[in-house]
Amino acid sequence: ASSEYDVIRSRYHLKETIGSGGFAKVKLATHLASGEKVAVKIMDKRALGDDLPRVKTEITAMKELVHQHICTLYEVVETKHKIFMVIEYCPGGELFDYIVAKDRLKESEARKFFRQILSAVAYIHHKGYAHRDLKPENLLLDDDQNLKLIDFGLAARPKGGMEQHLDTCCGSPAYAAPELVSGKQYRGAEADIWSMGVLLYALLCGFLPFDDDHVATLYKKILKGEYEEPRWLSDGSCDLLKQMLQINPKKRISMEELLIHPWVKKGHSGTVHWNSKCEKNNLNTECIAEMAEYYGKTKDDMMTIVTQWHYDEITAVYFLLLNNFVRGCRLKLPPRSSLGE
Ligand SMILES: O=C(Nc1ccc2c(c1)CCNCC2)c1ccc(-c2cn[nH]c2)cc1OCc1ccccc1
Repeated sequence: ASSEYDVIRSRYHLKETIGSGGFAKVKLATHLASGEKVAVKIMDKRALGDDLPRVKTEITAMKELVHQHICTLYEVVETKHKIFMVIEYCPGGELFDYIVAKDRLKESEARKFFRQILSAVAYIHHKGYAHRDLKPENLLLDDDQNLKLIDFGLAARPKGGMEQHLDTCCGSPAYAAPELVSGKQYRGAEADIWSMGVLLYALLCGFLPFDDDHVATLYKKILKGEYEEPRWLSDGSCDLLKQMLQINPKKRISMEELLIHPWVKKGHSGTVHWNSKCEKNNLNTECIAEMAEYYGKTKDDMMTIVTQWHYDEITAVYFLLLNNFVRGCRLKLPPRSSLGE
């Protein structure tokens, strides 16, 4: 299988495996051209079986969803048996582990994270996607303690738009909305709002609002919608949770109302900015200039090449430069001769 790794090894120095989930393993790696750290998610198509469509869904979604609080897909390398996804490096690990380590978060820290989650989810809803598996395990921390949403394997982009109902029951039970667990038709955006309510509860309390070892009992608790309000929760937090954890999706708070909710705005200058700072349709000219010099092209030619978005080496270099630009640090590419073409 070593030949399967030839292309990825020609561009990245693969290091230790840091996580292996169901059908994928995640290795740390360094991008040879820039020295930047990345994560490489490696999947074997034979082992994937009928999970292969889920990977295709994730890749399609991640190509379209480019946002400061969504884990950036840099490059995809597909060989006979393997799929390699080169993804943004998130050394802070999962938000889940962060909450467990701190027991529970102070309201101000929970708000900081919740605003970032809202930003990412408002953006994907705007792009016509529902995530459908929102939970702390699917939110990673980068090296600036900012959240990055991952795992779009269950993301749905209903053909008829976000008003259309979805059928497949999926996601993690404890975060699933009542209409979803009762097998009814549901709207992706409304189900995502419920999951964010469960997420906010977990941030503020350090445990889940609905939990049980037996799934059937868990479902009953979700359908009843009753949960404990620990004494440390402020009135503002309780009110917001009540509006998000409404059993009836029609009565549940909407994304628009969430973005301007007093609890969400408290202590922050403005409402939540959910527009992408790194949309593919307005290229960062400084990154293009840097790449034009590196590849010996004119800026116009470089612009044309990048906007083909082949998710090959060129796309990776552009996004790696952009990620540093957004974080305010310059990424100088070494003269090409040092790489030896
Ligand atoms: O960069 C990622 N993870 C990651 C990188 C470095 C370190 C850690 C974690 C924590 C463990 N100590 C070493 C430091 C990383 C990036 C993207 C994705 C990813 C994006 N879509 N799908 C997967 C997954 C990633 O990881 C999974 C993980 C591994 C160990 C624990 C926690 C999380």
